[in-house]
Amino acid sequence: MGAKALPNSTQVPSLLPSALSVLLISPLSTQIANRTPPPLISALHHASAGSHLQWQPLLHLYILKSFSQQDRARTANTSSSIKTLESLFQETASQAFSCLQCRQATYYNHHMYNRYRALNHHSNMDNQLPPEVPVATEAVAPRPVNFSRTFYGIMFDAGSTGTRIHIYKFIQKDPVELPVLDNEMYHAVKPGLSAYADMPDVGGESIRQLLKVAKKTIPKEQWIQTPVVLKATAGLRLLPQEKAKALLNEVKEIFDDSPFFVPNNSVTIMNGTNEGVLAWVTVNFLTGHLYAKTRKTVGILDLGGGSTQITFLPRLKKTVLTAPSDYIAKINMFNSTFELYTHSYLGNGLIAARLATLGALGADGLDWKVFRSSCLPKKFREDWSFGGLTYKVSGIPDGFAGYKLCYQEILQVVKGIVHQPFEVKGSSIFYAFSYYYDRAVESGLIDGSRGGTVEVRDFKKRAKEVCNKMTKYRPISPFLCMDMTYITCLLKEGFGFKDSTVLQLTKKVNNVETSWALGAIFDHFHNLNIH
Ligand SMILES: O=c1[nH]cnc2c1ncn2[C@@H]1O[C@H](COP(=O)(O)OP(=O)(O)O)[C@@H](O)[C@H]1O
Repeated sequence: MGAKALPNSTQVPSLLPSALSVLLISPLSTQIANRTPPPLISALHHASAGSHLQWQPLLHLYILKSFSQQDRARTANTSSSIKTLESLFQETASQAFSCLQCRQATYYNHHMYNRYRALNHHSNMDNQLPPEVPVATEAVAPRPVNFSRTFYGIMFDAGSTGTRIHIYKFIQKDPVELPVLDNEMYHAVKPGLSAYADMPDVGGESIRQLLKVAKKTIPKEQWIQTPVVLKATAGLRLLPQEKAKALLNEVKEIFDDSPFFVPNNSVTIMNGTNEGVLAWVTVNFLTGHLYAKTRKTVGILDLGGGSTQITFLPRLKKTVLTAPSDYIAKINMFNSTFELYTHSYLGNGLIAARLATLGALGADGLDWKVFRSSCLPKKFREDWSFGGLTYKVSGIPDGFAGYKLCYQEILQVVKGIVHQPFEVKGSSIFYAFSYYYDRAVESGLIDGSRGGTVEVRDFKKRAKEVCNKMTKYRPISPFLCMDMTYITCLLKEGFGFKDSTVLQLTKKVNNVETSWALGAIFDHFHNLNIH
């Protein structure tokens, strides 16, 4: 747990000089637009053809730019050189694009903003470039001095193996600039809510505990306007509906009793598509790929306890055409739509896969049955709990253990279940986190404090080593062979990755957790319209 300022690179820069920013939101820009000669508009329109950018906001930026000292002369004769216009346009377009990115990628508190806007008619901070408002005056209202405000958002991740709180702090230094993500406070408790399926009031205690962290982190005067949201994933998806509902009701009551702002639908089970898409938003935001005008992004692989997600932006149409229709999701950002390949496999999280490998998923007779696997050390026998149930598990005492046998067992859990996207055999970079990261650390593949880059074949090599020397790795975890073999099998036989596919194993980027939670708070402040 800890909050630390992000390095500058994470903060979204203001790309417009401040004087220009005032103009940008002022009526003046509209008035200038109204006076702009039609040839200039058509030249800009022409130059923006084929671009995914809207030409009108670019026009505003262009106009503002062209009225600066440097460009005034060139604008005087608008019809003289389309070339000049085009190069100016390109320059402006790249600024505008980055600007759109910051505007979309940073978020602000609507209440405060609306209050501020009601008091200051000249200001428009909607996530769009200047409004088309007919105005008759050139007067620019003075901007308030010493404007700086801080606001927060609380996102609970109710996972199958634990509940986590993410407290995001945003700072807005200027009413005409967008807030930046300043830092995140993260804290986790175990087990997850689903372990309290039969005693929701006890489960609620973990939420109360985490809310105390929020109270300590967020200044008292901010509590009333800080939204608190909880999204549950596989653990609650796998529970009978009425048990899941009782847990959610308990959480909602606790939220209502808290001093924080409880929006509509603040306590829900998130669907798998949103889980994948929002994790993709988080990682691409934190790694700066959402500002790049190239639309180059990275894919994500998230391995939870109950479910696993894969999400990426396909480069080839064939990937979209050959995917089941519900594996394609659209998200609106930056005035354009991203069409993503995404799927969440419920029951294929690392811990649920252990149960499936052991043949214990949905089994009865848990009091007396012993579930055996050649992925476990021969002499291992233990009671093991997941999702509120306890299982007797063991190795095969008088049989064999090791990688080959284990791989065969695990193949049954993966084969024919996981879809292989057409493009995954290509060379895209994937960021892998949660249990991919944890197991890579435990098995010594990467350093726990820095993360690292591995190839799929590294997981395979290490899985073989762990499984063939189970006694050596037993103190770390008796399940390490099973988990490493599952990861190898999922990547290769499941998704169809090549041995040489590069995985960037990452827990945090600039001290912010790689999790869907940041994408979800963005979605809360500004509906990303995932469909
Ligand atoms: O925000 C996070 N930071 C660090 N690790 C996380 C975060 N969210 C989930 N994890 C990791 O994800 C794994 C389990 O995910 P979870 O319990 O949410 O499964 P689920 O998504 O299948 O419900 C664990 O390794 C847990 O530590």
